Amino acid sequence: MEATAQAWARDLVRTYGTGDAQVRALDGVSVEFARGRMTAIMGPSGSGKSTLMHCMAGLDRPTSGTVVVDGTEISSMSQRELTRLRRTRVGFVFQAYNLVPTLTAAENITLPLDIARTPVDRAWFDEVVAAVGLAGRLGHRPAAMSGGEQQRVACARALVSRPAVVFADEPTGNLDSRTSREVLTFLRRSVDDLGQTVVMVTHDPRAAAYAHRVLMLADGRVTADLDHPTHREILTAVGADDDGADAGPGGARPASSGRADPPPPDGAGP
Ligand SMILES: Nc1ncnc2c1ncn2[C@@H]1O[C@H](COP(=O)(O)OP(=O)(O)OP(=O)(O)O)[C@@H](O)[C@H]1O
Repeated sequence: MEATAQAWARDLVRTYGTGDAQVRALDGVSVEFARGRMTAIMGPSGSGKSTLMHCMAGLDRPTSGTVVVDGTEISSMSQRELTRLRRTRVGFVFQAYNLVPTLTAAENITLPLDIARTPVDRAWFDEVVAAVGLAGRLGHRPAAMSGGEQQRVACARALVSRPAVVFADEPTGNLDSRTSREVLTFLRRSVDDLGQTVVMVTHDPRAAAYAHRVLMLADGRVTADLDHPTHREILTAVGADDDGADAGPGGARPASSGRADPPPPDGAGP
């Protein structure tokens, strides 16, 4: 599998602190992310989700273990090489959008390429902008856009360099359920239509149900690996399927309840 994975890690350990205060944020994680798939990473607070994503994306260094992105081992890269990797081979979407307020949407989207002095592929830029539905908003600054629009700008920024992997950290954490669906639908379309590889950390089972696969972490270890899970199966895996508790925006709803709520793409949806 590793040979065909877009990114993979083996025996990943990340500790913080020393002695009695030491925390083992990752405790021997081996995982691979297949090309052209969307994977959600879930787990309780403190289970190591962000640490795993940061190690995979070159934002953090593992204490030991191997990380390979797009065929290149990044666990032994210098800071300079990691910076280059983050600018050119990896796309990021953060909960807080992280747009530059003084730049327009178009300028925000091309910023990573501009910093890396990489020419913008205009045809691809247009395709990405059309896919996120931002064609009419390119001259707007972040303050003049809704949260959902800002996050779509952030998605376009992540995709415009054709990265090997897009890492999204709670991308819908600040959004209401309608705009969450817009952003998740776009992230999933970037996989289905544009062939992107997406890894997303989320607490929301409804968001996770947009993924092809859901990894569960607990105490720095992978505890479950679900292939094409339904919303219901995800709820069961996170222990929230009894009465709708902890189901994120909209609450938990049994698949058979018949209540009107657009299902995620792996259900009957788009
Ligand atoms: N820079 C750090 N220094 C010390 N401990 C850290 C640091 N970053 C993370 N940790 C610890 O490592 C463990 C895993 O943290 P991590 O942020 O990866 O969890 P998470 O699953 O992403 O949590 P959350 O859902 O709350 O964001 C936690 O116990 C956390 O306190």
